[in-house]
Amino acid sequence: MCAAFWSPSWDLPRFPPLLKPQFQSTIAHSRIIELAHLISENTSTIENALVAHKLPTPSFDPAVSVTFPADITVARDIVLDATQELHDLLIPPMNLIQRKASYNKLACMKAISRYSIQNCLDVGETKTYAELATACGLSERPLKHLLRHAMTMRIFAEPRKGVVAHTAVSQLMRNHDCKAWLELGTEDLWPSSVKLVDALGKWPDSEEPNHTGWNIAHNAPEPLYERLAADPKMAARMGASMSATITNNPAFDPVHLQRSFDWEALGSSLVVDVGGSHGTVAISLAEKYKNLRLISQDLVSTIDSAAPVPGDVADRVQLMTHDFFTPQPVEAEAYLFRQVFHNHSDKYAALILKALIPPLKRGVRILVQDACLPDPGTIPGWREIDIRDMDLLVKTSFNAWERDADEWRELFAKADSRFEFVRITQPQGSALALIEARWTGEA
Ligand SMILES: C[S@@+](CC[C@H](N)C(=O)[O-])C[C@H]1O[C@@H](n2cnc3c(N)ncnc32)[C@H](O)[C@@H]1O
Repeated sequence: MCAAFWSPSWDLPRFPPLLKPQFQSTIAHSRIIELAHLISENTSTIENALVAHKLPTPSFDPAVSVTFPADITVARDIVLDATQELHDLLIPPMNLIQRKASYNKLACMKAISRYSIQNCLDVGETKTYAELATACGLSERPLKHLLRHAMTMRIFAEPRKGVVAHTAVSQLMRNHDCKAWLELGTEDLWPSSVKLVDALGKWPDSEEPNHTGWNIAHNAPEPLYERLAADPKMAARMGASMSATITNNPAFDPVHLQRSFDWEALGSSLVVDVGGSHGTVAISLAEKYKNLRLISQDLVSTIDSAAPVPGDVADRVQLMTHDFFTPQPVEAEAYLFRQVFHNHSDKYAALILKALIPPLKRGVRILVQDACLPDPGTIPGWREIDIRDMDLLVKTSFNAWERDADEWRELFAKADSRFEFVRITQPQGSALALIEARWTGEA
């Protein structure tokens, strides 16, 4: 990784001790005491900040909702890593393997999704297993076994024996977009993940998008994106899933995109969000930057399943159908690609960049918000898990990999030497980096 242009703003010095425990000490108990101190000290920091911000203490009660303030990001990172490490140190290794490899967790999630169990119970309501079974159409006994397993993940609770209630987690699964994410995960992506290794064996060095676990699992000859283009229901599910992550996972909050670039300086410029799905990001930019004009482009099936642009920004945000493998029809001052390239192997990502060239004027910005793979153990561990997960997800679904800083630079160079690589930045708390390039071709 090239440090000169890669500038994550993590508080790096505090993390290596948490991430390399086995090399830290020869005294068996000292690491666990060290972790306990870190947890205690930083949990106090979190508690004090919550009190200062007049926020409730975190709870699984569906009535309680906490948005953690940004000033405790580092303390939370430390507590989350230290608690995980302490847990993993104290559990027998075989037990650890079995828990990390628990396919049963996903079976429970799939049952909840398939039978919409979360929607058969109102928030604040309780139902017996028999009542819930009648409401969701699953027999009482399997329902009870599946839900009691789910409860070990804090999905639903049993406040009194035989009686089921929502937790904050199961309540979130009722949200339209989160429900779509759960369906996509359990019906489309989990079976694909099971076939990832088979796909790697069958097509070891392929860059073709139809050589994936998804193709094997779903017995599909075409790339997943072709299926999405032809299947409005699936496209709607994918679009809603993207929105679920943006809206509910702070590491993907559009605010990080706002912090990564000087959008104000663009004034009333036109920005095209290429592959912008339902326009969630374009809308959030328009809401924040009152002069900015945006076009969010995506496939017909995705645009057709999008909700109308909210009235307050409708005059500055347009949803447009455009296939990004075909020449870009809109001349703009900046082009945004958010989580687009990570779905494409280098061969096809370079084609997307080439198709952008026709309307480009000298100096136009190309802004890519995507993961930039860190070296192992250089960012908080609980955040690294998300990036490594996404890395395998894009391989399973699209035959692509996430890229590190050098690979991003190489991608632009491969597409056209007139793309000048500018920099990579990553705000603290963000799962995604902003990779910036500039067009240096003719004006
Ligand atoms: C991972 S999603 C990212 C969506 C959005 N940029 C975001 O960050 O939420 C990738 C998007 O690319 C779109 N897409 C895939 N193939 C496309 C194509 N050939 N032309 C235009 N959009 C496409 C998908 O429909 C999807 O909305």
